[in-house]
This record gives sequence, structure tokens and C-alpha cells, in this order.
Amino acid sequence: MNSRLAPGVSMSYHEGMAERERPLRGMDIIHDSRSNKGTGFTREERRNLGLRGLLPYQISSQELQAQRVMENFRRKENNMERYIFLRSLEERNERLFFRVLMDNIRELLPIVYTPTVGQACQQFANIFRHAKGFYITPEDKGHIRDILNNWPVEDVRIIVVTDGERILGLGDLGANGMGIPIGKLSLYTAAGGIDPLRCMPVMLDVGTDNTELLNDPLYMGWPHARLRGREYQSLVEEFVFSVQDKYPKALIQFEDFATPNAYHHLKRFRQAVLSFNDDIQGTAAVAVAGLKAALRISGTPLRDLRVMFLGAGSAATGMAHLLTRALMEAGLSEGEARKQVQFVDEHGLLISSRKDLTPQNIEYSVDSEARDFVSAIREFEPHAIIGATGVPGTFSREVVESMAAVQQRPIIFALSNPTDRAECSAAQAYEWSSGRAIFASGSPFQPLEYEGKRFEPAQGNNVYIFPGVGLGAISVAASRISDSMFLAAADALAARVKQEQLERGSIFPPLTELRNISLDIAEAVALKAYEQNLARYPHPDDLRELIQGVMYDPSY
Ligand SMILES: O=C([O-])CC(=O)C(=O)O
Ligand SMILES: [Mg+2]
Repeated sequence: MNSRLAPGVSMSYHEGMAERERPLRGMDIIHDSRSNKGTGFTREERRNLGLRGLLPYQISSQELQAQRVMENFRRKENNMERYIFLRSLEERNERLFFRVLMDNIRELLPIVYTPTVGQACQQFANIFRHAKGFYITPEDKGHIRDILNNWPVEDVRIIVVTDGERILGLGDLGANGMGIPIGKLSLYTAAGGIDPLRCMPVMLDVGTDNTELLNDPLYMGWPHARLRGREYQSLVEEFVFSVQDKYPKALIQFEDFATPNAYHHLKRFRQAVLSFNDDIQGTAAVAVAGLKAALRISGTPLRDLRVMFLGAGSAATGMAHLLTRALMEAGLSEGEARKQVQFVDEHGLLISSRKDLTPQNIEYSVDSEARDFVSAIREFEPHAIIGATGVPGTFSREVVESMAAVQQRPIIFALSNPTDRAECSAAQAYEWSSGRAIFASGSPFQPLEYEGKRFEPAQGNNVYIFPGVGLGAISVAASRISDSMFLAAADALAARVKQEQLERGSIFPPLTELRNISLDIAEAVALKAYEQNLARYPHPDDLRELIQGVMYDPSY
């Protein structure tokens, strides 16, 4: 295996990680978010680092600082203010930011991530304070490798890149979409234990077709219509190969690209480059995990599972593909598996006679008299419906009632983000199914009561998957990411759901367990990498210990 290592490529994750840090002193330390501890500097540090006089007398423990942060956080008027507050904490004191995020993940996830991050992208230009991440525009054509040298870190391992064309279910937000890679990478650190120094958010700013943004004097992106076609593709290629040259072991996560480009990039790079598409593959693994857990409630064998998707974009087709693989693992042929998966989009059921189907969808088209969603449900009697439309209200009362009529425990996943784009709300799913639905949404819904019973809606979001997949991949320097790795990740996730949770109808483990979930997933992914001969590091004595050992700890 070692023979596959390029000369100069280190043999383990640890080697080469000791980035030479500049010895800072005095105010420079306080102004360096990675070094700053604020009032957490000890008396001795204050003496040795030239900090005397620059801080108030009292020394606070990190716990006390975290408490102060959370009190301030809770006093803020609204979630946007909380978002701004947290991002500026990160700019001042990175370790304290991650301490607070990790210790309060349930409360803070809806702020640094969906739904508030969606709003933050919409208002990105208005709330902008401090540049973070790396921006590439068509004017950088031919110079991307060069300008990558401006990034101050020598050993980047995780890159999340978007071109901003399909930000959550909010559409084309151009360069304002930078909020998404930033948010995803915060979770790579908080949930996946990736050192923030190894993370790089990238905006491939190729313009926007959002005229409101183009007309907004505050808009900060490249102010042109979107680059398309060959020129666009060649910029993406130049970016990917420049990254590979500078950071040969970095994982590239493609995020929130419009469907045709998302598929194009996936096909182009999945074999050759350590990369994946989070919306297609990460979401798919979450959905498969959720379905497997849900089947434990309903008692349906996996091989019998029938699923109907609403929406035929990247997330839905990605889920169908991985689900087909899971059904094949359960013993079905590919043809049999595909027959258990159907799609409905805005023009109705995907039937073979339709002329508007994409290559990803044609494989799942059927011959049927049914046309609309409800009659398709009545005919197919799916165990689960999964929405990935970005269109709220599409799981109507009639839809949910039809599911409740054909299944005792209808599985209803309303996965579109942010919360106000969900196909139906948690309350609607429970109410319209008389409390029988097994529900999950992409963005959070509050716990609720229905007819005296408490429900805790599960959040079926790819945050359960990508941090662990990334951690596993970079811990062994995987050469690429395979479908089997995502199936292994889904199994590791589903395995963490306890029986007592299932009894409460909850099909994902608590978000408070994210770090351990990511560790389990990382181990499963790394094992697959060795099994499939895709690891570039030699097998360690204890894989789990190795992975655990590289996980970032924000304590001072
Ligand atoms: O960011 C999220 O919450 C999930 C996701 O990838 C998307 O909706 O595009
Ligand atoms: Mg996404």
C-alpha cells in the first residue's frame, strides 16, 4: 500500500500536522483567534507572553467563559443576532467558540446551521463583518494554483465548496452562499473533531442569476450572470486539480450546487479525486439510516420496503440510488430493487412515456395509470414517502391521510431545508396520521404533544453523516469515497438508535451524541477504505484509537 504514496507524503495523519505556528506576543496573541484565550490566560502566560496590563485581573476558566457566552447568547433578541454573536466569538476566540458549540449542540445547531444559516446567507452582504474562507471568481482563471498559496495553511484536509446556485431550498444566492461552507465546516470540527486549521470553506463565485442580488449595491460577489457551459466546467476543473496539487490529501465536499452540475461534478471526480457530494450522497446515507431505524418500529423487512420520493432533484435521486444498493445488499437484484422505488415530481409520477426525464430518473420510471401523487400512493402503497422538493405544503393533508390509509406506521420524511421549506410540519404529520407517522425532517421542529402524547421529531439531516465520513476518510488518507462507505456510514448511524428511542418514535440518535456518532462512522468508513484498498496510510494497530487521537479538543 505504501508504494501508492507519493514521495514526501507522510505516513500518518499526525505527521506533517505540526503546522509551524508563529510565536506571537502581546496584543498579537489577543488578536489571533486561534491563540486567544481572553481572560483565560493564566498568570504565568500573562507574564511570559507580554500580556500583563492587557487583560482584566481575574482569570476565568473556560467553563466560566462558556457560561458567560451562553448568558449573552440567550439574551439576544433573535436568531440572526445569535448567529452574528457566535460568528464574532469565533473571530475572537476559536477554542471558546467550539467549546460552546460542542457543549450546547442542540441549542446552537439551529443557529450555526439550518434554519438560521439560510437566513444568514440571504442577509450575508448586510451582516458581513470579516472575510472568512476562500473566494474564486472567473477572473482567477489560470491563477487558481497561484492564489491558493495565499491561504496561510500548509496542510488543509477538508474543503467544502459551493457555487451558491442552490443554497438549501432557497435557490441561487450567489456569493452569499459562503455561509453554507462555513457552517458545514463548523460542524466538521464540532461533530467530526477536525481541527479548524485543516478546514477551508470555498466559494466558487461564478456570478448569480438572482437579479435582486445583482441590483443590490451591497452585494459582494462577482456581479455578473452565472458562468455556464465549458467555461464554468473548466474553472471547476482548474479548482479541483489546483487543490489536489497543493493539498493532495484533502477531501473536497461539493455542497449546494444545482442538480445538473452536482451530478456532472460527481461523475467527473468521484473516481479520480477524494470527493463527494453532500446533498446527493450525505443526505442519502441519512435517509437510508432513518429508513432502517424506522423499519425496526414497523417490523417490515428491508427487502420488502417500498419508497416513494417527491421531487427528483439531486437529494432524491441520490437517496434512491443508495437505497437501491441497500435493497440489493438485502438480497434483491438491481431490477427488483428499482421496482420498489418510485418518483413523483411537479409534473406527476415518473412514467416511462414522459419525455422530460433525466438519466438519473429514467431508471426508476414506471408504467402506471396513476398520475398525481395521491393516486400514485394509493396504487403503490409505499411504506415511506420522502420529500426533497424545497416546496412547503407538498405533503398535504390528503397525502398524509392516504399514507395513513395504506400503512399502519407511515414513514414520512419531509427533508427540505430550512424549516419553512419542509414538505409538511411535524405537527401536520402527526395530526393527519392520528399520531401514527414515523416522522423526520431535514431542519428542526420543536417537540410537541398530540392527544396527550409527547413526540420528539427526528432531524434527518446530513450533519449526522458528513463529519464522520470526512474524519474517517482523512484519518486513513483515503484515495476516494465509495458508495460502500456511505452504506457503512448509514449502518453505523442506524446502529446507534436505541430501542427506547424507537418506542418514542424517534429514528435518529440524539444530536448530543454527534461526536461519538461521527467516531463510529469514521471507524466504519476507514475500515471500508482498508477493505477496498482505498487507504493510503498503513493500517494502524488500533484504528479507533488512531481516529480518536486526531480529534480536535478545544480545551485550553
Ligand atoms: O445544509 C443542510 O441542512 C442540509 C443540506 O445539505 C441541504 O439542505 O442542502
Ligand atoms: Mg446542502
